[in-house]
Amino acid sequence: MIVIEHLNKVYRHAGSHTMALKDVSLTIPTGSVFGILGRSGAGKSTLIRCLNLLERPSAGRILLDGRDLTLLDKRELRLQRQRIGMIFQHFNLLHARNVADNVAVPLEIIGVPKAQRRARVAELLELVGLGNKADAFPSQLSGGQKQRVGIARALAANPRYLLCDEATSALDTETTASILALLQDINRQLGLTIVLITHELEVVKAICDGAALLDQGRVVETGPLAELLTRADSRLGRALLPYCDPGHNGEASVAELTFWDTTVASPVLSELLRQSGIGVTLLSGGVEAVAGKRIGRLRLGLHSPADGQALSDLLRSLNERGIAAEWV
Ligand SMILES: Nc1ncnc2c1ncn2[C@@H]1O[C@H](COP(=O)(O)OP(=O)(O)OP(=O)(O)O)[C@@H](O)[C@H]1O
Repeated sequence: MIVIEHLNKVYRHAGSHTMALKDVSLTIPTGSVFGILGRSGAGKSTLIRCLNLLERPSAGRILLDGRDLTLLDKRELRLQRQRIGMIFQHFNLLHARNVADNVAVPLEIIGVPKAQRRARVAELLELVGLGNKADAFPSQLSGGQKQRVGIARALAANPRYLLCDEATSALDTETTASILALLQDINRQLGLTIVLITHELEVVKAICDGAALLDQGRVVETGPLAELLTRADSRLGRALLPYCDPGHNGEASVAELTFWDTTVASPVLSELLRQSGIGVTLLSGGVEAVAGKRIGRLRLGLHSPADGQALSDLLRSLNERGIAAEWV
């Protein structure tokens, strides 16, 4: 688990200063794929670089499985850094070295003997789908293939954490999808915790199970996606799901329903509506894939033949049975 506590980062230069991170606190659960979203200049790169102390925070703590990285001496920090792999937007490959030799770099640094290195590199190239490219040079590869080399290199020393700095921002949509699928596979197969920073909502939507939104160096909100999506006041939740047309249509009582599993929600909804005798007008809605699940949001006009109490009871029953429902 990564726990970030009250992190500040101030860049000082030529008599002025920039507060890049302001009192950032976050928890990133072990085994999760966690997205950090924000606009350009929000502090995303600074934050991810602080996570392996490529950038030293000005204040605050970074606990990696309970150990505060900011307190470690050089040797201990080097050991902890082996537990953290990193991939970059522009891949950062060595152009004079072929693919296999690029992947071998971290193994050389930690002194793995040549024969073992070769076997590990072959295994990693298979894992990322580049088994036949060991002798190619970076200039002979597509962007997606270069990022696969970056991923293989990041995994070489068997890290438990993988930091991804805008890893798909230089790639087209199709290649982005294949790299995200690879990251998801790695998360599931190897149990790696993945932290990715991105300005693309689609990336979070595709693979993250938790996220944080950064704005001007501050965390605006953070949490599991399941929670953010069902919170009416969540900016991320609003952005991740299709916008529901407010189209009131003159309805007196309009409710918004959000649910994670359409196959479970449909029978619950129809049963409760039938029992209550409440009439429904479907105003707007949609079903979208988020983190591999199908999540739906509906706006309904509700008409009770009796009194308002029946409507309130219906909303309470929906919430009790896992459909987040509220008046809008
Ligand atoms: N080395 C540096 N020296 C001085 N200021 C910096 C430095 N790096 C970043 N900053 C400033 O810190 C703030 C946050 O920058 P950062 O690169 O972390 O944001 P970002 O969200 O990653 O943006 P982008 O998506 O454009 O990369 C910005 O105002 C930036 O100008």
